[in-house]
Amino acid sequence: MIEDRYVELFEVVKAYPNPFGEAIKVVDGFNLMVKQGELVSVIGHSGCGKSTVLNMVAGLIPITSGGVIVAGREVTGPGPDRAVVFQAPCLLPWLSCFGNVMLGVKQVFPDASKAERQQMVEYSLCAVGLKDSMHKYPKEMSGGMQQRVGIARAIALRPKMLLLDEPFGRLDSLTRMELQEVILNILNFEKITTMMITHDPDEAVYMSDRICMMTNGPGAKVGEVMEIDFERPRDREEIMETADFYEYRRRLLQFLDDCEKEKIARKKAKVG
Ligand SMILES: Nc1ncnc2c1ncn2[C@@H]1O[C@H](COP(=O)(O)OP(=O)(O)OP(=O)(O)O)[C@@H](O)[C@H]1O
Repeated sequence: MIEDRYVELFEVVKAYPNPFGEAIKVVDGFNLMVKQGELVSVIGHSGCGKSTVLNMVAGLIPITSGGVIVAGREVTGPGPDRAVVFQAPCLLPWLSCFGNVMLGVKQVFPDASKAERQQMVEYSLCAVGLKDSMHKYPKEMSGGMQQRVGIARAIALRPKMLLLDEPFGRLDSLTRMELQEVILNILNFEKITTMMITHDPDEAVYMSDRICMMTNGPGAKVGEVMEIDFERPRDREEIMETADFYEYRRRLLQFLDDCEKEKIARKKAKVG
């Protein structure tokens, strides 16, 4: 069924040249399927290749071999069907929140009427809780508010897929939790298929339908995929009181710890 393999990464390889001109496979044989409407987190040690995978799905970097299919179409470059939210939203300082979101909407929906475009922008800014701040400029907003604009800018394009590259990485823990709720509320409503990179095991367990654990690079691939069996919508406090939450967390931390040990053993073998 197309819904079960809405996003498909098959035998994906990404190689970069090292200083000696040799091709080093950072990611090697990455296979993953994502169901329509599912939120899959990708977790792994720093430098293993998480952003590389996400950027290949986004079409921002070429795939060395293998392929990525989103909603039945092979990814050959960037497109509005895949909206990306990075750690920093990089808003244009001379435009208001409204203007920043409108910029993409104008490009993606050139045939929509002015009123329709305005409605799209207002809808997405309301969805991220910026109803009363639409006409503020980036310099008048906190980092959390700016990131809300970044999320609004992405969902305003009505993407088939949302790609989140550590979207809360620069935020304090309270703002981080607020924005997790913003994303979850949107996804409960819109059911956008989502891939999210995170370093935070609690965030991964709380937010995901499945967690894809990546092995160390070079030659990183999918190590384990863990299903998170909590119903949606989720209640953070309720979930955190369950034994399952701690078991999922333990398995994640165990995986990361095993990777760390493997990394140290690899280094020792190289030196020895
Ligand atoms: N343009 C490039 N040229 C050469 N090597 C690169 C390039 N981009 C990334 N790399 C290497 O690919 C590897 C994976 O990088 P990537 O940023 O995907 O890892 P990551 O898991 O997202 O890291 P982090 O968690 O620290 O953000 C790293 O060793 C990095 O140095």
